[in-house]
Amino acid sequence: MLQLDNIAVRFGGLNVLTDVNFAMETGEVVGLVGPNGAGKTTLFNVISGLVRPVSGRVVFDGRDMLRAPLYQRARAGLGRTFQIPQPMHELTVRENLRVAQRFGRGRVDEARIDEILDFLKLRPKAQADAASGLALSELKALEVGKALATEPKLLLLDEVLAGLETHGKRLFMQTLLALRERFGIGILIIEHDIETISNLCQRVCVLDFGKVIADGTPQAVFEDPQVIKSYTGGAAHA
Ligand SMILES: Nc1ncnc2c1ncn2[C@@H]1O[C@H](COP(=O)(O)OP(=O)(O)OP(=O)(O)O)[C@@H](O)[C@H]1O
Repeated sequence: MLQLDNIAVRFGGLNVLTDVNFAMETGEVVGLVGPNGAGKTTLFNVISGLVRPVSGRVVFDGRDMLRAPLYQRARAGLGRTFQIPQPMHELTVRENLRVAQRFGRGRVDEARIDEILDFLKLRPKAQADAASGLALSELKALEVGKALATEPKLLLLDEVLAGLETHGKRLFMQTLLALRERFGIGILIIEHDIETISNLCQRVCVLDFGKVIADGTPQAVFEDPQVIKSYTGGAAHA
């Protein structure tokens, strides 16, 4: 469904991503992990179209996406959230979903919006103002809802669980697990917490200094000496 070939990104003199090869099948749930600054968000930006790599290919559903603008990628089925929730603050929760839907689908479907509001337990807050009426967990849910409103085939989730306390994190994780069943979509999720990734994902890809250093089952990856070294601060620039 998604294929990245030899992706390279440079910011100034800094090689942020080097020769990244990665592929995902329909419906897979994959974790993207790595130390701070490893290039995880940059990779999301390459997939969603915010960053143009200096070389490499982005293929989604058999289509070369490298030159496609953001809205075309959204309409092809690439949805994403941002690390810091980015609702339109002056709009209500429902209006935020309508705007996202228009961007991603080109039309508004109130029945789908109701379905998303119910699924994310946001229906009681549908008329609430996104700026002042929402708790952090609800802002995170709205961030996921906006991505769902674009009807993605693949959802890129950037640290949606960060900042939530243990109970909130557990509840949100159940929601994410139910996402694939309910909407039949694949998920690529950036998350620092190893336990969360192990519970959520069938597969984990590890980035370190802009390179993929491991890709496999959570158990195999988190036992890999190179991954342990990278997580404990050792150099892994092979
Ligand atoms: N727009 C930019 N201009 C210059 N450098 C950037 C830019 N965006 C990111 N970087 C640098 O690229 C590197 C990778 O950043 P990125 O945000 O992709 O890492 P990350 O793995 O998502 O980190 P974190 O876990 O802290 O969110 C870092 O060194 C960062 O400082």
